[in-house]
Amino acid sequence: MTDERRVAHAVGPSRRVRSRVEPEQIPTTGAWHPQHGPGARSFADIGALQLEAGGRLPGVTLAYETWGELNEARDNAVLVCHALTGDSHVAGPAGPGHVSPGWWSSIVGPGLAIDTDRWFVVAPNVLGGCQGSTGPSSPAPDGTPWGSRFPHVTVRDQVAAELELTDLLGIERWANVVGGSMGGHRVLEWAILAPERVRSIAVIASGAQTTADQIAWAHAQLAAITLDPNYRGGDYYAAGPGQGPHAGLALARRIAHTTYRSAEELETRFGRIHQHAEDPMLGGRFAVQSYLDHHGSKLTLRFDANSYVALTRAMLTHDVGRDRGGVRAALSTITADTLVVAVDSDRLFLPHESERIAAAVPGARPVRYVRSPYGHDGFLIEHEQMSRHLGEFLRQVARP
Ligand SMILES: CC(=O)SCCNC(=O)CCNC(=O)[C@H](O)C(C)(C)COP(=O)(O)OP(=O)(O)OC[C@H]1O[C@@H](n2cnc3c(N)ncnc32)[C@H](O)[C@@H]1OP(=O)(O)O
Ligand SMILES: N[C@@H](CCO)C(=O)O
Repeated sequence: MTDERRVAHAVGPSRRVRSRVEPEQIPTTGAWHPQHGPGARSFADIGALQLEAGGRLPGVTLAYETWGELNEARDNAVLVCHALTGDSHVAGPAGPGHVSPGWWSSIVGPGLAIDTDRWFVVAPNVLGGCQGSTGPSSPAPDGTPWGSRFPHVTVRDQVAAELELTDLLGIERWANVVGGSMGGHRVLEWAILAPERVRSIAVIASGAQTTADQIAWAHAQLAAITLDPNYRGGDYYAAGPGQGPHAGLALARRIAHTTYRSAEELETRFGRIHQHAEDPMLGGRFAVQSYLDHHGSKLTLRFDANSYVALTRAMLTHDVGRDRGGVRAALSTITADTLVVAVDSDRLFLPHESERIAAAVPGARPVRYVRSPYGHDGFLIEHEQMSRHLGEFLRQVARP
């Protein structure tokens, strides 16, 4: 175990997996329980986490979903790491507990690129999130939400929590760890923190170290939320339903969403058209403004502002080179078979960041490109290209 791993290791006494879907099958020990069914959301209690930036987070829970079956050799497990506002619902349709289909439902499933007839797929909701895993809206030991008391968690802490989940599931080594954007941050940290637990990685539209440009965009988003008077320093839960910093969160999403798409796409799609009968000369909106307003308000229905802040801060401090002699030195320790994918029109995670990763990871394949007008969100939209890249890679990884 490396020093970093030891520092960020769970220290709590009680670790177990449980399922809200099949309560009669709740296991009483930390043993992997195979009866969770396709896509059922389960919960792992991993105890306390000692945090990289200091402090301790007690009673950590990770929500997760699984698809497929873990084989007898336990060598067919794939970990999918979601992006900033994603969650564990990667595959399958909308349904009870899920307002939308899985965010990669045309990539993960039976017969698809990440074939759940072949692979046992696990997707946790990230530490700091708001879809079942411990985050700022979870109860602190005094029974009230953490709110402003939620400590700074880093990408390494998030991976440390997922390592505990991995142990609980009885998975010695992931056949593949895959993720885009913020998910890609975790993929890289997985390969560096626990090389012995990862056979291959796919890092998609991501970076090894958050850039000044990304920090700048995130800064405006954080300000939008924290300057909303309803933010109340992060302690808005007691104000009651609907009283949180929704305006600030929606503004943050408008800013973020603009960076997730390309200028070319916005121009082609919206140009200068007005939103229906609205006339900008009379105070109305252009269609692109309405589009961003829509994405802003939609997020407020499904996401907690404090989680947005906590996860954004985790992204800001993402730097695989921290305390490891720099980015290149850190990447050079990766032993996993590595695929890096970039979206050619991504203006947030620039393709040269992907090239930098591939150049520094020993034996990494040449960067694969998604050719798309959509920008960063291309990794969520261009299913065919993503399927081709991931499918080919996984077929090679599967070869003995
Ligand atoms: C791994 C993860 O990141 S998981 C999280 C991914 N999911 C999200 O981020 C949810 C937010 N959604 C998105 O970011 C994107 O919709 C994606 C990436 C999922 C898909 O992109 P696209 O298919 O290109 O969808 P697009 O960006 O065009 O958005 C479509 C929505 O905009 C709405 N819209 C389009 N034009 C306008 C307009 N002029 N005014 C208002 N709304 C508009 C559509 O009605 C549609 O609404 P709906 O989603 O409520 O049905
Ligand atoms: N739409 C994605 C983009 C960030 O990678 C999200 O909200 O997580």
